[in-house]
Amino acid sequence: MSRHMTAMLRCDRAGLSFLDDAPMSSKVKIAARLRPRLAGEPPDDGGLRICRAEPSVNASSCSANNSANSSANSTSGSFTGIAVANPRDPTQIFTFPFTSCYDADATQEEIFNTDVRPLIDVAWSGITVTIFAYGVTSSGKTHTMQGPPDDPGVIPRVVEALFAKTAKAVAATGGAELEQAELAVSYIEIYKDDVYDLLVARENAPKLPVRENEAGAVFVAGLASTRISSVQEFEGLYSTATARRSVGATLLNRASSRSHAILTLDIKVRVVDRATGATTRVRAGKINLVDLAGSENNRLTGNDPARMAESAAINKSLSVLGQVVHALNTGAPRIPYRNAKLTRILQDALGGASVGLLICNLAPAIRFRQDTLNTLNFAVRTKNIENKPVVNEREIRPPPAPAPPKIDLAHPPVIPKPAPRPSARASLVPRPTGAPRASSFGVGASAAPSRAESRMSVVGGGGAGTEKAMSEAEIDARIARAVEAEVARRLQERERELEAERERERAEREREKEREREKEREREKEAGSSRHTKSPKRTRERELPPGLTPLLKRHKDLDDELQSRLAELERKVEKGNRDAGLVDVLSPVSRKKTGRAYVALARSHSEQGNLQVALDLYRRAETYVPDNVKLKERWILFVVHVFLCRVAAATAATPSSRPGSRASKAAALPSAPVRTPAPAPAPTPPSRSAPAPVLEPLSRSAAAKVVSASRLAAVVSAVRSKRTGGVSASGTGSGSGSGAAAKAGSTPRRAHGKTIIEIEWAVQNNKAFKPSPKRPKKKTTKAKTKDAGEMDVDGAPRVQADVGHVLSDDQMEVDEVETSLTFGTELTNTGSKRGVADAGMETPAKRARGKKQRVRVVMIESDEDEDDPGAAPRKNRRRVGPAAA
Ligand SMILES: Nc1ncnc2c1ncn2[C@@H]1O[C@H](COP(=O)(O)OP(=O)(O)OP(=O)(O)O)[C@@H](O)[C@H]1O
Repeated sequence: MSRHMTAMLRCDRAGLSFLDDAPMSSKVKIAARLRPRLAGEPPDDGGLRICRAEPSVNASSCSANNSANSSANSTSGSFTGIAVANPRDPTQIFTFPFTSCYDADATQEEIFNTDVRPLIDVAWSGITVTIFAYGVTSSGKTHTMQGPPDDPGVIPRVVEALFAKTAKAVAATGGAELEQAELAVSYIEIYKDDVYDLLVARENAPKLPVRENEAGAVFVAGLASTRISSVQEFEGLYSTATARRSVGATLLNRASSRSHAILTLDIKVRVVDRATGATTRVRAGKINLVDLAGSENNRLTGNDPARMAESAAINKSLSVLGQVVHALNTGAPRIPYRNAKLTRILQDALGGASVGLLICNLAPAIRFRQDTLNTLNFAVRTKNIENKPVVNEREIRPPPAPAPPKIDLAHPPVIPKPAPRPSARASLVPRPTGAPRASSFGVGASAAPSRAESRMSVVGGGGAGTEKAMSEAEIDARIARAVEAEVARRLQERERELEAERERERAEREREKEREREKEREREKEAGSSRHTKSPKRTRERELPPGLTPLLKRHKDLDDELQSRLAELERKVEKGNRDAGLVDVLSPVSRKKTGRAYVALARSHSEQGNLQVALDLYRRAETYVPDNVKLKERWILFVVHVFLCRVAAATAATPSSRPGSRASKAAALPSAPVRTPAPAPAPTPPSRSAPAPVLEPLSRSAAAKVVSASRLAAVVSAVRSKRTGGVSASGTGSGSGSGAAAKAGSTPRRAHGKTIIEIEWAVQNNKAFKPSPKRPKKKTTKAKTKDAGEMDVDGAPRVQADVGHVLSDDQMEVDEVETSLTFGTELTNTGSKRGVADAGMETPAKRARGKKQRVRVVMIESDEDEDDPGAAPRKNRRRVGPAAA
């Protein structure tokens, strides 16, 4: 017996006589309901009436002028229908034959018992049922579906009947099987073609998307389905949800629905074997109860713009509904379900797998006459739609018997062997051939095959054709083999993973043990050594926090030192950022002036021995004139100088160093011709821009880095010499004379590069520093001598008294020239250029003749301008230039 036939027989068992002949075909049933005249409406003109005729009576008595509709009379021989007079020609009567027609006196109960109640049995048997209320606005759709509290409509009655049926099924005695039902409800509203969940508060209810699952079933994604266990529980939910529905007042209806509402009742029936208590089958039926918004004639409704927009959406969706019905009737290749959410959601009820009932609500007033005719025409078309209902029933197989293990593993688990499928294995009753796709807008697509089933068919191998060629037993055996192989593979994989995991754990345990042993050894060593020594160092180590070995302690010290340096650097960077911000808002001229001011201040501090402050000030100056290469060099050299000074201080503070160690090399520095800081000046007044300078001695490790610092100086020197054509690098003289400290303090700027390289060599080789021979002294200008005696270009003080080595005039000249050419030109505003012009040296002849003089003049002017805040006014200095020349 085919599955289709089985399903059909089950339906028949439920007494579903409306189902057509095989295979499972059902047309949408139409019921027409005429509402009574409302207060305020004009008197009845008799143009709309229910027409009933005995089989012997010709239906033409009701529809003399409408042969087309008359011909569609009931096949039973009797006639029941609606007769409507043409509003333009009252003598013309149209008749619409429907099996169920209710006049204004019909009660809610009558309609429910006649047309709705039988459908409850259909849904109970696992079929989807859809009941629509359709009609013009104010025709009584909501009254029919919902009804007032004292005269409930279809929805409350259906729920009540379902609960009654559930209780009856449970209480039923006798028979081999028992039915247990679960009910769940979901409720949506389609407002302006957007779907909302009415069981969720509107402020929390997002627009819900309408989707289609892989089996082609349409559903509303994210829709809540709430289980209900009593009528009271449902009523509570329903009244709350109904209050959320969009309702507005129009001239035609004080409480006009502005949306389509669909309430879905999911009915899950478990068929239980009384003898064993096991569930043998599960059926999933559902009832969709649809209260459509009414079509509106906006000339009558008096809608405002907001209502008009709603009305347009309502009319559009109803129009699509009409198109869908028309397409189904004409057998169109494409049914426009997707043109509106309404039709998409109701797809199952319109030419789908659902059983349908359309209740046409009719308003008697003559102003609705044309709309009434439209409604009836729609109903006539709809009743020709043929659905192919599907019974959603799943058989529950008994648990499989345990099969002997077949996998040869160390601890093979028991692999369940799939039980052979019964000959009529209908885990889900499939659709008949050519049946339309099911849709579902409640809890999902129950008619669709599950993913698990799809997977199983893949595992079983072969397509539909292969399956046909194989017997059921072969298919089962094949599936069993495939499943076994898959299980074995997975078990082996798992075994390998477990082994790897165990291996990792073993290794980790070993490492842990080794660490423990190491700690133990260390503790023993410490304990042993502490017994034998009482040196202060050991005592200190013993005082260290527990777990901090001497090595770690040394690291910690270094860490602390690095931390403090980093903090200082960050502070400086931050300060630099603030300066950079200021730089942005200054004009180029102001920037240069500010840079000059900082250089002057730096030199002043340098003279006083406030090297740290001077260093900071040079940094700041560099912020304002970042492109000034000369200043950069000067700054770097100054850094080196400060560094060397600190090294000297550090080594002086720690005289006892291991011979040959880096520290001892650093300790040798004071004897090298490195400039020492000026004799510790008396407490210096704190600078406005920086704290009072403190020349902190470096730690030994830092002091040992002096070689690196010297390398840096050498690089600077090399760069400088390259830029200036090798004058400096091949410097004609460097510091000379006796007294390394004195030399360090007085070494002229141009000698830095070479001197530092020499110092580095001396330090690295642990040799005494022997400065290069001094170049013969040349004549120097008064101004130069004065300047040279006062200030070094890098801002270091020239301590002539301690020097023992005085820079020759020639050396100074060369260096000053370099300085002024670069520094003066860039850092000063336009002074240097003006100075040249003012000196009357702009002609080629003069330029050739007096290049050196001119340069010197410029140098004097710019150098003073830059570095000497107390320099003479520019006017006077210009006069000095030519005179010197
Ligand atoms: N059979 C009936 N008996 C008594 N009153 C009715 C009946 N049908 C409708 N009414 C009344 O008619 C009015 C309009 O009915 P209802 O709101 O149900 O119309 P509707 O078709 O839902 O309108 P809309 O599409 O604008 O929402 C209501 O006041 C309702 O109580």
